[in-house]
Amino acid sequence: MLPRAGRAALPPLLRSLRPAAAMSTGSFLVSQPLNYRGGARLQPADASGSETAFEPATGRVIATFTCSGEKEVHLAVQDAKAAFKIWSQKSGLERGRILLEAARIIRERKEEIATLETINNGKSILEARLDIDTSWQCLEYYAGLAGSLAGEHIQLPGGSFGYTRREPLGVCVGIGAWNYPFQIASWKSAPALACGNAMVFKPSPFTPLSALLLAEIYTEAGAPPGLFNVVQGGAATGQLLCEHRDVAKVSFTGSVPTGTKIMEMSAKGIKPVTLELGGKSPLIIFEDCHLENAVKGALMANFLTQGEVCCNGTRVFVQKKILDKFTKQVVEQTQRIKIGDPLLEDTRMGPLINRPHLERVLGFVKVAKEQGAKVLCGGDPYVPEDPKLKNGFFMRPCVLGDCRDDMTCVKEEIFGPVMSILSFDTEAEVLERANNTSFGLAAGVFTRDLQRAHRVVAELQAGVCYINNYNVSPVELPFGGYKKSGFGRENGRVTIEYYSQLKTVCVEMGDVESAF
Ligand SMILES: NC(=O)C1=CN([C@@H]2O[C@H](COP(=O)(O)OP(=O)(O)OC[C@H]3O[C@@H](n4cnc5c(N)ncnc54)[C@H](O)[C@@H]3O)[C@@H](O)[C@H]2O)C=CC1
Ligand SMILES: C[N+](C)(C)CCCC(=O)O
Repeated sequence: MLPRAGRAALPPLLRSLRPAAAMSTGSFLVSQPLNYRGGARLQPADASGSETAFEPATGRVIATFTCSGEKEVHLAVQDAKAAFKIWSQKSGLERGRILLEAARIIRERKEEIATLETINNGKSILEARLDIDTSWQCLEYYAGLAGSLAGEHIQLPGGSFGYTRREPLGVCVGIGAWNYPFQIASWKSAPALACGNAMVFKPSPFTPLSALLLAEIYTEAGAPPGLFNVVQGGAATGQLLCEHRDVAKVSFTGSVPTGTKIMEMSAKGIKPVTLELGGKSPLIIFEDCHLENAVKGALMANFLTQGEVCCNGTRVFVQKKILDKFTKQVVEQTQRIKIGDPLLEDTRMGPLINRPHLERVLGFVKVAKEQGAKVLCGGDPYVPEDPKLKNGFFMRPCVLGDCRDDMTCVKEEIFGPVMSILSFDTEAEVLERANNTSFGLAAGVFTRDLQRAHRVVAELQAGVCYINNYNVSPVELPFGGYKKSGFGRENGRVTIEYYSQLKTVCVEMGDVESAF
């Protein structure tokens, strides 16, 4: 199962575990410290409570860990500050070389990282591998940009001139959600480090593990100790990080209510902030679409990572003429999704993140039924045959028909495998309904009409729009929201601007003309 044989080949986090037992469903346990500071794993210097992490497929506790208190947060920020001094003096090319080496190590260890991600998050191993791919691709992309970060030279009268320098911000904080743990840590750290910053990253307490592998990989690749640190904990630890006076910027992925708090804290310190928040994105299927692709697109838009994806297109608007045909095919394909042990190669859907979240998602289906939606398939708990999975947090993916715009399932983010199908008549009507939400993360359109496709996306109030596909994420393209889905971007060239600041230098070549 492991691509490289023997204990020595394992990354340090897993080295003290027996490989075969370590990497299979139902046996993985972590007892090592989960903080990473100054280039090493360690126990936090102080505590603000403790947390437990689960293996969602079995419901077992796989790690119990201490949440970092004020002292530990301060130490991590100080270590990052020390590393920043060294790192920010390096040329972009030198930084890029280390990021490229880290990308290479991630590729080499892809199977181990993906396996750990699957055990802790529950997503299928097939999907976890794709997440690890977009992670090393992100490091490679910013490694490539690092060498060409530059300012401008501007000629002024009398031989005087000015120039601009693109400078790093300092110590940046990354705070992550639990749905794409390794990918979020990579998407935040790669542009931050490429620009010359250091980072303190706090994963979600539900998925504390894989960010440590990234930390160890950066160190192995040659990053100075303290350049990328991991502190564990929940809201209290996150708050200490955001409020720390030596933190220059916060990049957050998570819910709208927490995003609001992060912005308030950042406002107090006048710190720039990137917010990647939730969504309730529309997917519009016109009658002239390539039906087979539209059906595949709807599944991609709803069921990746058990539907726990911020940019999912959960409001599926289908033009009346093809509603029945489309719905029938979507339901057939949804019923075929293989649910089970996420580490098995043929599994396509694993368990949800934890029991309370599963109950919450099932609650949305119940309310949808009460409000008149028709459950066309799924929406109930699922118990796999394998006895070791009997306490896992599984449910069958759900398609809801007869939905109306005023239903809770159409208005609120469910963050689970629940697709709501709505019908529409005209382009103008569907555009108005699609935009009638306070979210604005993503949107999609399926049509063969080239002009309509571009006309519609130009009107859609969303930061990321897909034409004839959904939920692909090339790292070359910026990702981020409109409206309450947040602001700032991840990936793409533009993200450099969110992790750097511009210094203007004005140079006088003549005498000072004084007004006095
Ligand atoms: N736009 C995007 O890229 C993404 C958005 N999300 C959104 O995230 C939500 C699900 O993720 P959750 O982890 O449940 O979100 P959450 O908002 O509860 O937590 C996110 C992170 O913030 C931390 N946190 C919580 N309270 C805090 C506080 N007061 N100060 C500082 N940090 C705090 C948590 O410990 C966690 O690390 C969904 O709404 C989803 O749409 C999730 C993934 C991607
Ligand atoms: C990779 N992708 C596009 C499916 C999701 C990325 C955003 C998230 O973290 O939810």
